[in-house]
Amino acid sequence: MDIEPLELDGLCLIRPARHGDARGWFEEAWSAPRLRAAGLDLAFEQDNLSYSVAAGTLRGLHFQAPPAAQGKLVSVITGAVLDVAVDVRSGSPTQGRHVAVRLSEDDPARLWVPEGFLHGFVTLAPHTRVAYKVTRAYNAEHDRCVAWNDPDLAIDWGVSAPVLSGKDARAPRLRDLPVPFPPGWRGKA
Ligand SMILES: Cc1cn([C@H]2C[C@H](O)[C@@H](COP(=O)(O)OP(=O)(O)O[C@H]3O[C@@H](C)C(=O)[C@@H](O)[C@H]3O)O2)c(=O)[nH]c1=O
Repeated sequence: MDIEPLELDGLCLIRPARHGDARGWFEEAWSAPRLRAAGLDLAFEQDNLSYSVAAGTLRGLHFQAPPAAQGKLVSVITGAVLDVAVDVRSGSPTQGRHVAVRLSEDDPARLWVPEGFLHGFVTLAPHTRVAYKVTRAYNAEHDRCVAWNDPDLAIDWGVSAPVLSGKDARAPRLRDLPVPFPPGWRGKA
């Protein structure tokens, strides 16, 4: 189990060992003790799986507002995505900055996105399945979205006309929302 910290505090790539043989491969997709030994003590309440038919499908940017904030451990089962996390923690030295990483079926790397980030992805292949564990259960009342193409965030998604849900197509800019994670806010993960 390898952990690679990324340039935004708390964000990292987690790579379980992938054991290949003549049949294919085996990996421990999630191991609490191995991650604890590496310094990450995570507890999840829900596993999510989404399937996107077409390449160029964009889901995001999403978060759940406190007290329902979610940390997300994101992996790709089939296909590939560009996965994006935006730091929106008030007072964070990297507030407003984002990281974009390619996750794919060919690579065991998964992205750990702590609470306090916006999250979204665009699919890079048809029939893409994304599996992710979340630290808190879905809470429709606290579910929020931010425009994927918010000019203040300046994210290069590599697509100009993605497939979007109606909700994401109508999403507001970040600056038009109440502050998502106010100063002094502390998440559980
Ligand atoms: C996220 C979620 C949605 N739903 C329902 C609500 C709706 O009827 C349907 C589809 O929801 P959405 O359009 O929000 O699905 P989607 O756009 O795939 O939302 C997801 O996007 C990625 C980027 C994330 O980070 C996730 O946390 C989540 O927000 O599923 C649940 O029942 N439980 C859940 O946990």
